[in-house]
Amino acid sequence: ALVTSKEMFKKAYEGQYAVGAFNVNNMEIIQGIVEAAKEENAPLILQVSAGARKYAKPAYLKKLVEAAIEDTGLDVVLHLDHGENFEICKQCIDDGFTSVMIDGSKYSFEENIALTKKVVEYAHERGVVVEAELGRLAGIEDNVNVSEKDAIYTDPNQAVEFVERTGVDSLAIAIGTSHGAYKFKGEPKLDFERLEKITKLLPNFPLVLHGASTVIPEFVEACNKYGGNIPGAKGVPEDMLRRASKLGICKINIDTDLRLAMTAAIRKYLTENPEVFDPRKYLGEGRKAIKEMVRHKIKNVLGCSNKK
Ligand SMILES: O=C(COP(=O)(O)O)N(O)CCCCO
Ligand code: NA
Ligand SMILES: [Zn+2]
Repeated sequence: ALVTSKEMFKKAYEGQYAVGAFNVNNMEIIQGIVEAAKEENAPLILQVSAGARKYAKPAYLKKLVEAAIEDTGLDVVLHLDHGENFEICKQCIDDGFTSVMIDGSKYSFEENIALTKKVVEYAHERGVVVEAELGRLAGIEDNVNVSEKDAIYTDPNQAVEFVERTGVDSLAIAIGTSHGAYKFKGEPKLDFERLEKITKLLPNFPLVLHGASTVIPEFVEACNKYGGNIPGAKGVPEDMLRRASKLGICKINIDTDLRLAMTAAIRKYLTENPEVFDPRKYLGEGRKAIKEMVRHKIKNVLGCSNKK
């Protein structure tokens, strides 16, 4: 069924694991993800960005997710990722989403609070939960582009005030991650002290980690080997994600690792099978790669196998 993340996050917090939030844009990506979650008996969040809604059109994505639930019997959260304003959050809530993110992180503290409160009011009246963001990620991906110098980590005391004044259900925090495949110039590093401080001030409050792809080296190498060009791509090491999910992080966002898995598999297949031109062949390879990658994440990184 379509569910909110309320129960999922409560269990994830107590069980010291995280739920995967995977970005979806087409049928094969959805199928690969839900097949993995089904086999792992795992809780699941499928998230749709504004870019995904433009690419696939809202109706297709909604019906594909409904089909996935019908086919697998899974409990799935349908979440709007990086909602930029009240309107798109309202649209998705009216369209049956069970969770929305209102990303006011580019505004002032007070403006972010005012905007988030407005979305929380509308969402809670309809049984929908809300994620907000405080602090700014660095990094470039789609239309989420904040240059390094403005990257401002989340202030723990502000986080308490923000949660109290908005009534938001979960909070995306900035502790060193960024969107996309080029997350770190030097050694990967997350501000775990800051994360611990936030959990001490906000016990049992679900936190969200954006920009959390590992940028799996095996896929980067395969992409580059079969005609790609993504040198120096680097992400969050798996042990840091495991450590974060043992703390207050209950939701870990993954988009780039899906993109890399699918792209590597399709590049490899097309290079090795030049005579093939049936899209089911290479899209099917992409789907398989996504399924295997998501299973690995669920089992070895998120720790949410058999936690459905
Ligand atoms: O936090 C993330 C994904 O992060 P990553 O790029 O590490 O997979 N997202 O919110 C998904 C994509 C953002 C803009 O489209
Ligand atoms: Na957790
Ligand atoms: Zn994000």
